[in-house]
Amino acid sequence: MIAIPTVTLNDGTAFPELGLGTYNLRGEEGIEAMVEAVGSGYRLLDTAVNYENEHEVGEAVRRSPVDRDELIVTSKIPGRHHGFEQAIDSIQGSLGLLGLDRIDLQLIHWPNPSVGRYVDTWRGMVEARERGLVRSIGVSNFTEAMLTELIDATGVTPAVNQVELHPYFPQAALRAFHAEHGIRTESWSPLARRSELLTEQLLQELAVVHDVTPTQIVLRWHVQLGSTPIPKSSDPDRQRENADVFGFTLSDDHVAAISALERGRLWDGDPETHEEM
Ligand SMILES: NC(=O)C1=CN([C@@H]2O[C@H](COP(=O)(O)OP(=O)(O)OC[C@H]3O[C@@H](n4cnc5c(N)ncnc54)[C@H](OP(=O)(O)O)[C@@H]3O)[C@@H](O)[C@H]2O)C=CC1
Ligand SMILES: O=C(O)C(=O)[C@@H](O)[C@H](O)C(=O)CO
Repeated sequence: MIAIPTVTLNDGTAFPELGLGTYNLRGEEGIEAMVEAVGSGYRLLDTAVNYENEHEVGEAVRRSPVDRDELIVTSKIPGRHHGFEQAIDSIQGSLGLLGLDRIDLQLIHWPNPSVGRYVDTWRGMVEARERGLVRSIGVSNFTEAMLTELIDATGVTPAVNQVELHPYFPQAALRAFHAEHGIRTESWSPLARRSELLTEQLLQELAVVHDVTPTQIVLRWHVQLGSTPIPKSSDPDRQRENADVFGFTLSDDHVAAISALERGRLWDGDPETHEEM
């Protein structure tokens, strides 16, 4: 089993340096894939109301070979559930679908700025944490200005901001802001969804140098940036490959060279304009 190290979030809880994305892992096959991942050493499972697989994630937790308290289950509040009471109701709904009595990390999925309710949603999440429904609270797809607004309005700093992050979009400025405020960065689509990224010559060459795969080079880069990647894989061998990135180290120059592959966002997901309900 691979031992995935943890870091400490700003609320004192331990958080894995790598986790499993579960978007599109559904049904019995999805459950089996998640149970395999936990068996290989994954402790962080990332879901959302909008993935329509919270039941499967909860079932994987129940079937997995480790104690419930070793696992970090993340869910996310969708845009249509923004608002103080709506956020609490959304969390109750997720708990029901998961069949769990606590969500370990609850995020706001997208800020949806034109709706104008992410601060109220955040207040609802603070209340849900006080009621013991969730343990840690954070956000996803928030900009520096939106994070500042939340902190100034409530005095509560998100523990995590989960954002698009991969070598084509390294998010240097946002990561620096996170570091300054004690917010853990989490990388979604960390492999750039298996786009041509994995065939980049630099990654191929570094893979030879370290006797690993280009995918492992990319995931090690995330780890060394101080961001938790959540690669999704339905395949147990690829899950193990993805988690096995704690036995080698990239030089600072190589980390910088990978970051220099930057192109920008790949999927038009600018949180100022992209909204999801
Ligand atoms: N907060 C947000 O707004 C968002 C959050 N997310 C989260 O991030 C997670 C990960 O992002 P996702 O978009 O899934 O993209 P990823 O970058 O994780 O790429 C997933 C793709 O890569 C393939 N893959 C995985 N491992 C390997 C490997 N070792 N070699 C070759 N191919 C591989 C997978 O195929 P296979 O399964 O066949 O291995 C799948 O096609 C999501 O599942 C979700 O939990 C994603 C988007 C937005
Ligand atoms: O996977 C997620 O969490 C999302 O937010 C997706 O909707 C993602 O933005 C996407 O797949 C867009 O095409």
